Amino acid sequence: MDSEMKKRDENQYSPRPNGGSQSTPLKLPFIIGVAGGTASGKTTVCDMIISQLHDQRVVLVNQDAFYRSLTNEQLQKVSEYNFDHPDAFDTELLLSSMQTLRTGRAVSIPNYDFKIHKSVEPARLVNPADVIILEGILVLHDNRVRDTMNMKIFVDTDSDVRLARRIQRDTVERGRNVENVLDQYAKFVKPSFEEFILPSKKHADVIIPRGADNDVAIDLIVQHIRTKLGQHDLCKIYPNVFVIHSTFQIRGMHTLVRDTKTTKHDFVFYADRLIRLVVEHGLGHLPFTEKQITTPTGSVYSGVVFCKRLCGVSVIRSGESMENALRACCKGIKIGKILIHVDGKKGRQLIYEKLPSDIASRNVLLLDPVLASGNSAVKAISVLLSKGVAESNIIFLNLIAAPEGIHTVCSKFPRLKIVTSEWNLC
Ligand SMILES: Nc1ncnc2c1ncn2[C@@H]1O[C@H](COP(=O)(O)OP(=O)(O)O)[C@@H](O)[C@H]1O
Ligand SMILES: Nc1ccn([C@@H]2O[C@H](COP(=O)(O)O)[C@@H](O)[C@H]2O)c(=O)n1
Ligand SMILES: [Mg+2]
Repeated sequence: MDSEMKKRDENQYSPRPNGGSQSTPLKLPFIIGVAGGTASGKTTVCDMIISQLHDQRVVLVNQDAFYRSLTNEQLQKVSEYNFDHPDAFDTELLLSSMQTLRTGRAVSIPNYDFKIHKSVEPARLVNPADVIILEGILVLHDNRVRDTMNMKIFVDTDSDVRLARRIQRDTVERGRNVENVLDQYAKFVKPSFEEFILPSKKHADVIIPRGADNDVAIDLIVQHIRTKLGQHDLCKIYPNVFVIHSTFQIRGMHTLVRDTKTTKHDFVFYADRLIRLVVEHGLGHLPFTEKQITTPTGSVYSGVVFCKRLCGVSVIRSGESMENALRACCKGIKIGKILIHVDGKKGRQLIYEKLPSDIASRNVLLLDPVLASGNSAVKAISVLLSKGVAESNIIFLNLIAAPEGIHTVCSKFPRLKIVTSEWNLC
């Protein structure tokens, strides 16, 4: 294998089915480079990609953060400094920071202030993520930086539009006046664009004409990233696994629930909110019968009737935390209990069960907030089956499911449904 091929091979993105920890990442993040002239819309395009990938861990790294701070001497003659030349950036620091993130570790990156042309405290802590977007005018210029990327994008916006936006932005946000902006543009920005930035366009895999106005290109990019991430692999392998649609609210709640610093009160509050969502989602998978009714205005509404042969079963004790949400959604629902003990030698042992006597004829919502190895779940499901419940009548509701647990349960009980709010335990 020649060295160029080897380099590319090492950079191949490899999806990791089993999650991973900070110190031992099992999959490399998907790294996207977004280049383009000043004010072409790079940051705006990145924000759009990030917001469409709201259910993924995505971080944005700006090349601007790696601008070298000006010395006092340089500051005296700032109008003679070329911020659009590759030497204006500390590319070594950028490369080492990207390498740290690539290996699944958090990194502190400088916080650059465009008004004073220096890095300021505090630095920004960037956490590892599944997708890392590196954005900046020259991110496609240096081959070492390019080689870290799995996807290279160039935002191609008309130069008059860019100049107009730059005047607007720099006067409002970066403390400049129109005269400064025009001088700098003519002296450095335009010539460096032609010498360094425009030639880097040939390295791009995707060119986005009109930047953020190009919704179609952004949708296609997001789809490609999702495909590469194999985001719903488990849902594809096991069609009976349903992960509720993630939103920033849901990720925010998971962040609070997982944070060691969260107070007990907040933990209970946010866990309850998540449980309620999972329960509501799970109820949507119950069978229903169609029904037409007449509304007060006399029109006919074609609706459905809830399934009545229903019960909950909680796996003691953690499953009991889901009972209130189930009771709040299903008036008067019967809830049975199963207690399983983990015995080192004998494995999972059934210690106690109290189930409705007619459970065999009911649809069962099995409650346990965490699906980890799947062994307790397998035992609980086996108890239900031994009572005559049909496998396809069981919906297993949980908040967090480890891929390992999903594999264990779904391979043994392929007709059962799992509804969860996240399938990841790290
Ligand atoms: N499609 C667009 N339509 C209107 N204004 C835009 C558009 N894209 C970006 N802008 C504005 O132009 C300025 C520069 O955009 P930005 O995304 O910061 O560009 P870059 O990161 O490439 O310098 C910002 O003020 C932004 O709000
Ligand atoms: N102190 C600085 C540093 C950089 N610039 C200009 O910023 C541009 C890059 O940022 P974009 O968001 O526009 O990509 C670049 O063209 C530099 O001229 C500056 O003016 N002052
Ligand atoms: Mg920008």
